[in-house]
This record gives sequence, structure tokens and C-alpha cells, in this order.
Amino acid sequence: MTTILEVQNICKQYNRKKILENVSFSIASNQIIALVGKNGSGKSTLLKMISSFMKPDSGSIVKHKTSLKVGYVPETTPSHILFTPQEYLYHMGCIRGMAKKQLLQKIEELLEMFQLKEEKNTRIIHFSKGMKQKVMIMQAMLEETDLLIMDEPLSGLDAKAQNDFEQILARVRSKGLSILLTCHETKLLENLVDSVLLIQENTVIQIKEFDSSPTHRLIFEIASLSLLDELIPSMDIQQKQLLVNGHYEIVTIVPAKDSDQILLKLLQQNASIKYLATVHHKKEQFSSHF
Ligand SMILES: Nc1ncnc2c1ncn2[C@@H]1O[C@H](COP(=O)(O)OP(=O)(O)OP(=O)(O)O)[C@@H](O)[C@H]1O
Repeated sequence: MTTILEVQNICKQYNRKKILENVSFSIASNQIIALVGKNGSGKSTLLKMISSFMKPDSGSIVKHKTSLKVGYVPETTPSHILFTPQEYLYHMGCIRGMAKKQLLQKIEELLEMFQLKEEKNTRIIHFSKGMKQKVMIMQAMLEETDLLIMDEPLSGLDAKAQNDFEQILARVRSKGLSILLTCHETKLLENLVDSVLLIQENTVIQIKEFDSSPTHRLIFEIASLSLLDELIPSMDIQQKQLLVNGHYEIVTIVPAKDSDQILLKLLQQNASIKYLATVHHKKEQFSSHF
């Protein structure tokens, strides 16, 4: 994973009221990140700064490539858009100075991707909330986009629209984009999100990071901890227990791709393997948090 954007020590106040203080984190390519926190904790403020609609009082937002393109999807959709999606997107593209041919081609691509081809001539005013939201995401993706910022994209969506939205997010990520969104619905988090950032006491802490690569839980018994020195860098040791026989029982998580090599080395150190199974990351880790 490559870092595409870094938030470095950002501070922000409104009327001398401290909202964010020394906020730092990074966004990697092809990741969905959820930003959570209480009402009024500063989520929208942070999204606006990353989208360059607002400046921090201090600190910086560093883009790791100069051409990094951030698309912003607002929380509310204008309620009375008299255009069809085709007309609206064309209009938005023209405002941004896109070439006509390229714009029309992109609109076709997006209508296909968001399954709105049949409705391309229906006025947006007649759309459901979920469909309006699709159009808002499409406008943010008109130009080549690396990072999509979405403020409360699930608010007001019914269960079916939420489910459709999950599929849209997965489709957007499969095109190589990263997504930073604010949300309250843990159901969505559980299914899709790679990383969760929490705003608490004016700062941001990372409460979960999911490595999508498969891992194994491995439990083994070994005579001495010093025999593990060479293996420790490739292990996430979760528990060590001294047994009555003077040996240690170790519970660890290891990358699945390294399992065979680790097992071989453990057997060479006369370790006894007690358990090995695949870890189903997302559900397992989330259940302990939400
Ligand atoms: N332009 C502004 N001027 C003064 N205060 C503001 C301004 N914008 C936001 N605030 C205040 O800053 C705090 C953070 O607001 P923000 O909208 O970023 O929070 P949030 O976490 O997105 O909230 P919510 O979950 O309710 O949408 C709130 O107390 C809000 O009232």
C-alpha cells in the first residue's frame, strides 16, 4: 500500500474554540477509511480541510503526488435539480473546464458504473435519495480522482439503499480509488472499511486498521523465548504463557503467506504446534469494538 496523502499536525479553532489539535494520519491508496466521532467533534471540518475548502490554522496536508485529485461528495444533495443526470454532469464538467469529448465519454462510463443508464433522461428532482447520492458521487468522479471524500453518505438512506451504497463503494475502490467517509452505521464499517479513525478530545486516533491480506492464528509450545528471536519480526504475538513444564505457550497471528516458513523454523527449534487456522479479520476485530 502506498501513502497518497498525509495530514500533519493540523490544528483548527472556530472563534477561539478548539476543534482539532495536532491531528495526524495518513491515507493509503485503494483504502476505505471511516472517520467516526460524536456530533460536533469536527469530522466535517476535517473533511473540508482535506478537500481544500478550508485552511487549517496550523499544520499541513501533504499530497504525495502533485497531481493527486480529491473529489468531494457533500452531505446534502440540492433538492430541486431540474436537470437530468446527463445534463447535470455535463454542466458540472463544463464548469470544471473539461473537454467536451472526454466529458461525454466519462459521463457514459459513470452512468454505466452506477447503473443509472436507464434513468439518464429522468430529472434528478424525481430521483430517490440513494439515486441522488449516486449523482453526487458521479460529479465528484468526473475528472480522474484518487481520493473521494464523503460526508455522512449513509444519512437518510433506507436499508436497501445502504446495501446498494456498499456495493457502489466496493466498485469505486475496485477502480483504485481511496475513500474517506464519515459515518455512524457500524454495519457498513464491518463489511467494507479498511481502517477506522476516531475523533476524540480534539484529536484523531486510529482505532482499527485492517490488513486485507490473509493471516493465520498459530498456537505453539516452545522451550525458550530466546529461540523465537529470529521469528519475532514476522509474528504478532498476542499471548505468552509460562506452562508448568517450564515451556512457553505462544498465541500469535502470522501472515498466511509466511506460515509454511514459520512452521518449518518452529519445528527446527523443537516447538510443538497446537493450532493453526485462518483468521477472519474484519468481523472478528470489529465485534470487540462496536
Ligand atoms: N463555520 C463555523 N463557525 C463556527 N463554528 C463552527 C463552524 N463550523 C462548525 N462549527 C462548530 O465546530 C464544531 C465541529 O463542527 P463539525 O461540523 O466539523 O462537526 P461534525 O463532527 O461534523 O458534527 P456532526 O456529526 O454533527 O455533523 C461544532 O461545534 C460546530 O458547531
